[in-house]
Amino acid sequence: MHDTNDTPAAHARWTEDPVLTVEHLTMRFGGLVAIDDLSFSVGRGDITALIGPNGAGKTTVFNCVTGFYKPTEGRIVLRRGKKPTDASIADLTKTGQQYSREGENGIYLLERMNDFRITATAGVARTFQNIRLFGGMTVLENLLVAQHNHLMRASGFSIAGLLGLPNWRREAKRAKDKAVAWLDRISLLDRADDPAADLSYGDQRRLEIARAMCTDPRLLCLDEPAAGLNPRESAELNDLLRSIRDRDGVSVLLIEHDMGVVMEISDHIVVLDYGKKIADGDSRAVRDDPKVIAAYLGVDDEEVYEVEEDLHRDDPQAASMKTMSEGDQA
Ligand SMILES: Nc1ncnc2c1ncn2[C@@H]1O[C@H](COP(=O)(O)OP(=O)(O)OP(=O)(O)O)[C@@H](O)[C@H]1O
Repeated sequence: MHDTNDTPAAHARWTEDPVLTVEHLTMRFGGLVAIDDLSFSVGRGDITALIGPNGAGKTTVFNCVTGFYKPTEGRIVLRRGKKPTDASIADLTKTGQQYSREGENGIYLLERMNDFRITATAGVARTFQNIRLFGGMTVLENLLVAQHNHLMRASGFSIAGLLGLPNWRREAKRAKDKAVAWLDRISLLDRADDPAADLSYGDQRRLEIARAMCTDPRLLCLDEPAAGLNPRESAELNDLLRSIRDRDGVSVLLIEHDMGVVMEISDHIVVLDYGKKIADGDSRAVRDDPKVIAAYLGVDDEEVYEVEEDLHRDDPQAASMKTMSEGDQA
């Protein structure tokens, strides 16, 4: 599980034990190069944030990782277990196959797989910028639907499931137990039978994450999970993401504009600008990187100010230097 030792060496999981490796990813839309030869890794058991100004290419990267887009060029490798070596990945690439599995270890070449297989076989779950729950279904049903594939497998894709054979009944109970356990974790057990659309915005966000977790992912990809949340809801989200990392051992890759959330929970931050990587490291390294500040200076003044405030929120020395320099200018 997660190592809380806050030293630079403890933050090297993305090089020592990556769960996801994006290599030389390029995505073109006609003449527009949205992603330009991008490489980065996501450490197993880390919370990794993908940040950058509007239009930097973050969602496009997500869409390539989760199979919504086929990249123009590049390789996207999900490694299950520590065993897959660079040589075994090179061998699989040559075969033209999508993945190879050996016990608990596996290599998945995501750029070759469709979105359904990326979720069901490779174990990559995702949420979207806009909430996509089934609003008319109950809160509980939303978590049961997420486990539909698993239940179908247990039914043998046949009438046997409908006849209530023991295997299917056991799996159905397991699915319900898992859904109830997640509702308990996100404090929505008492809302289990309410339509999902009746939940507050923050509760819907957490339900969406619980729904993704019900698919038993290795990697959870979250597109702006803190967007639109109030401070209390943001704090609840932070707790939930930390527990997914620490208790479930699931790696998290998130896109986020809220620098408070990013700096507080991320083990690793990758910064994009115009489809290229401009910084990659832990929160301290990234927030002190002049290239990152400059990239954010490309947006309007209001946003620059907010970013600077967030970047230095837990660094009184930097904050006082900033206040001093503002005083000098005045
Ligand atoms: N399907 C598409 N067709 C054409 N251009 C696209 C498509 N998807 C993204 N783009 C372009 O690619 C670039 C990167 O967009 P993307 O949405 O990935 O950025 P982003 O960093 O997620 O931005 P934001 O923070 O505003 O969500 C933009 O110039 C965008 O207009």
